[in-house]
Parts: sequence; C-alpha cells; structure tokens
Amino acid sequence: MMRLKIENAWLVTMEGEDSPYKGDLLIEQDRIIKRGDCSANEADEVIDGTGFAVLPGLINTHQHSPMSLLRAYSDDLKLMDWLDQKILPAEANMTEEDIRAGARLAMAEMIKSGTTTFADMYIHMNAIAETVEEVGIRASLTRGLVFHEPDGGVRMAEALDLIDQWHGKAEGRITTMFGPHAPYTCPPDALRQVIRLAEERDIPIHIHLAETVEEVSTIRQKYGQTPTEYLHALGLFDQCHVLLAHGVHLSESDIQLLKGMQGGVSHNPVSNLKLGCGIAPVHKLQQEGVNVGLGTDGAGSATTLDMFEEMKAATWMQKLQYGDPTILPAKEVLKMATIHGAKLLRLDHEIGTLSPGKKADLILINLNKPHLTPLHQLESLLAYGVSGADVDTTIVNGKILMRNRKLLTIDEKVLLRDVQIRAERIVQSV
Ligand SMILES: N[C@@H](CCSC[C@H]1O[C@@H](n2cnc3c(=O)[nH]cnc32)[C@H](O)[C@@H]1O)C(=O)O
Ligand SMILES: [Zn+2]
Repeated sequence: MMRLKIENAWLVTMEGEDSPYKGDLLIEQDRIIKRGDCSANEADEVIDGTGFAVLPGLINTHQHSPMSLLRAYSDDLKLMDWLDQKILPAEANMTEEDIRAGARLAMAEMIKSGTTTFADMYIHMNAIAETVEEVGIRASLTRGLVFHEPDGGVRMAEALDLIDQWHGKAEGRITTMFGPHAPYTCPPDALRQVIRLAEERDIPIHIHLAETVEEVSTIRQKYGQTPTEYLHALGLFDQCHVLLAHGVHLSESDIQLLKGMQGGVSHNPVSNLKLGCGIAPVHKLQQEGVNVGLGTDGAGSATTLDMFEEMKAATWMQKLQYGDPTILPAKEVLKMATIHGAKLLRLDHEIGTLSPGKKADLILINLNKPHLTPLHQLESLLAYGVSGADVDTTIVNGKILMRNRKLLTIDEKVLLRDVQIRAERIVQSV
C-alpha cells in the first residue's frame, strides 16, 4: 500500500480548538493515518513541508462549474437582467462538450487555488461527473430543476439518473443532491414532489434562497410569504438535509425557522457583493446555531473561484455590517471554508479536518514569500494574507493533483486553447 509522508509542516488541523503546530502527516492510499511525528521509513514518498502550511482542502459549497465559460462575459448588470438577457441565452448555446470543457476549466482553477471539493448545480451532469472522475477532484453534484415550462419530466428523469448512476461513485469522490433551483422557479407541487423523493432516498437538497430583494417581493406577491416561509411551509426543513445557497435576505423570524435545520447556508459573499444583492446575516445565523459554509457561485458572476477571496470578503462584510472587528475571526472563517462546508455537504465524517481516519484531501501553502512573512499568527495569515496562487500542492483522496503549481491530471495548455474557441462560439449569436 502506497504511503506518502508530508514532513515538518505547519499543520492547521481545523479540529476543535487546536492551534497550528509543526509536525508530519502520514497518508496511506486515500486516507490520513497518522499525525505528529512519523519516522521516514514509514513512507514510500516524502514531501518536505518545511516552510509550508498544510490545511484541509477548501470546500466550495455552491457553484455552477461550466459557467466558467462565461467568466467576465457579462458584468455590472442586475441579477435578473444578467440571467435573462445574457446568461440564459448563452447557456442555450452550450453543447454537452462545451459543458465538459467548462467544468474542466473550473476544476483546473479550483485545484490551483486550493479547493478539493465543490457542490455543483447545472445541466448535462453526466458529463460533469465523468470529468470529476477523470480529474480526481471531489464533488457533490446536482441537476438543477426549473419548472417554468412543461418538459415531459425530462429534467426530473435526468436528476434521478444522476443520483442512480453517480451517488458514491469515482472511489466515493462523487455524491449527489436534488437541485430544485429556487423558490421563484419551483411551484409548490414540484417542490413537494422533490422533498418526498429526497426523503425517500435520503438524498440532500441544494436550492438557491433569498438572493435578492426582488425574489422576496416576487414570492410575497405569489404566496404571501417570505421565500424561507414558503420553503418551510412545504416541509423542506422537516427531514431533509438542505443546502441553501445565498440566504442574503432573511428576516429575524426566517432565521428562527432555520434554527435546528440539517445542512445550512452557503454564503457566497463575492457574488453577493458584485451583484449588489446585500450582506447575508452570517453572524446571526451562526449565533442561532445554523451552520454556514462558503461558496463562490458560478464564475459567470464571481469571476474567479478563489475561496481565499471568499474568506476575506466574508469576514470583512460581517465586521463592517455589525461594526465589530471581533466578529468572524480568522479561525472561524477558515472553518467555514473547510469543516463547516463539509457539514453542509453532509461529508464531515470524511473531510474538512486533518484528522487521522479521514480522507486525505489537503493543500500545501508556500509561506516563503514577502507577503506571507514574518510568521506570527498563522491562521490570520491564511485568512487575510494568502490567495489561491499561494497554493503549491493539492491532494485529493490521497492522490496528488497539483505539485509545485503544476496540474498533474489536466493538460492546462490544451484546455485553455479549447475553452477560448468554445467560449467565442457560445456568445457569438447572443
Ligand atoms: N436552466 C437549466 C437549469 C439549470 S440550474 C442552474 C442554473 O442556475 C443559474 N444561476 C447561476 N447563477 C445564479 C444565481 O446567482 N442565481 C440564480 N440562478 C443562477 C444558471 O443560469 C443555471 O442555468 C434548465 O433549464 O434545465
Ligand atoms: Zn447559484
């Protein structure tokens, strides 16, 4: 059995109240088996971690990976104009092969910026699942479901097919969820059906919620409820594990309805800032015991998929909102990007901390740089100083996917050329 040792690194375990400490990490096949001091002869391969920080791979809890094809294509618009006038027409031109290429581009970017797991909601999910399998990253995949036009049940059939074909596959790296897109695209009957299926199969649900004030007024007009009340009344939070993307516009009483829920909220601060949506009440949610993870949303809105940017934006926004710099300290925001995200994807038994027994999903960050010197508080440096480009090595399921910033499972040059040609074709007729 293959054993890999990472030697003499700063270990940022994210376990309980542990502070970072210097030590070794021993990986056997796909799992961390030992932490602390490990002798050299225990390993087949050794990575010298001197001057590096090791932390659990980052978990991007909300994404539309192929939207990387629409990066910097249409910015500075209102969310609904952006979606209706630019994004949806461009998406209508995407073939399955385009989606495969876009997803691969997102995976390349994620691996290069320290993300080892992502939650995705899109179409042609088989192509995305195959790409996840090939590339070696970990993912929670969802076929987005909208119900605005009759489709003979095609979308739902695809959603079930994804779950049947891929849940637990690719050495366990792929899990799946049901993905009713949002309160404004899913009427009550459709949502009831999805909730029933999710309960029967014990599969989590991934849905957008309360992203804009317009959404709140639309749902109030239609149903006389807030979006959260609408989902709550349908029984979404009774038994299902639920991943709520955004949760920007939540009232005090909405937060009370979320109290005790399984799953939690995916906070996407950069996308929310850029689309002018607002500041999610992350601190209040956390005070009420609602779990909050971090996500980027698609690169079509966020521009990049760098989770270090999300960490900075998340903590700055809360500090500003509450006028209190003690809110969301460095360690807490690092947890949001790791173990809290793992909980949100119902994967905390496998990933999210550097704990012996867990999957070996981890990243090495090179601290030997002007902007990361000197070393006082490592967690502060990681949350406020590091960016994705400082990630040197990325390991998922015990397999090295990037070493010294070189991708090992993706031919970067070929990919970038391919994507440029496809992207130009997709937007040509929009
Ligand atoms: N349009 C597909 C469903 C796809 S679900 C995922 C969708 O989420 C959309 N999306 C991306 N970003 C956002 C956002 O910020 N809010 C709401 N929807 C978004 C995106 O356009 C994508 O199509 C169909 O007809 O079957
Ligand atoms: Zn989204």
